[in-house]
Amino acid sequence: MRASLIQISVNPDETVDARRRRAAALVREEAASDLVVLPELWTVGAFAYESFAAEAETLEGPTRQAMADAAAEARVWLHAGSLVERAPEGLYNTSLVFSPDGELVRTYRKIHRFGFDQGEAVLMSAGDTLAVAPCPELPFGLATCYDLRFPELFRGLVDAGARAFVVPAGWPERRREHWSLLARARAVENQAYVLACGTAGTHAGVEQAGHSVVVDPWGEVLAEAGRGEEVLVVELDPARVMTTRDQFPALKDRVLGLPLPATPPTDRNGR
Ligand SMILES: O=C(O)CCC(=O)C(=O)O
Repeated sequence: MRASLIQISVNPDETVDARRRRAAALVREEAASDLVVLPELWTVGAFAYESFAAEAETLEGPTRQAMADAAAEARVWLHAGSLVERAPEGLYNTSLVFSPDGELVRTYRKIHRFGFDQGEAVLMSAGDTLAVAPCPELPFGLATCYDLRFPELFRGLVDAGARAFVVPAGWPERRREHWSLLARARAVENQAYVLACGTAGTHAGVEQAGHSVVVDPWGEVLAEAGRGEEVLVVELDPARVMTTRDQFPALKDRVLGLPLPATPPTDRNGR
């Protein structure tokens, strides 16, 4: 199974329309792959908070249409990254997955919003539902950027049948070490492929890390991008997930529902 991660540049000198056309063309060029991935909020830019409302789309909007057409034309599974979804109750950071027929088969609203008391954390609503894309060769769980810091989400995806995780992101350069480390950690602890696709460029003054990475279920980095726009192409062996889980069955040793100690619990910030 071949996967292509499109680490597209998001810079203010390109309009959203132009980038949408360019992204669709880049997806079509990856017709030799089985799975194609785009990053988080590549339309507007993950840190372009002031444009979120103006660029928000419904799930019937131009990005959905362009991505459905590109998936169908290339005959690929397409994780089209995420867009700012306009829903009646507010905005969401929503990922879209298309089948090779161009059908929208899964959506995922980012659960952990980034920014603490500002930015996405106040402008967007939080999703509350896990999603696993029904790709027959390799069912993959959906997580977005900051979600990578929350291992319990990934365990939930494993329990829901994920054998890989696709993580679109707009990760900043200044925390690049965390990105690479967390991608490997999520792969090792869950014995699953991690396909983590970031953006290149600088928008809203935030330099992007790039460094999209594909990690196998043993934690080995199969391919890693640099900082610029790039397409990472990698061969995956879906059988490797189950052989890893059978040969080193650590997931079976999970102990769930441990009782809390009698000492006073810490608060949610670990204090
Ligand atoms: O967790 C981080 O350091 C970056 C997260 C982020 O940029 C995002 O979720 O948009």
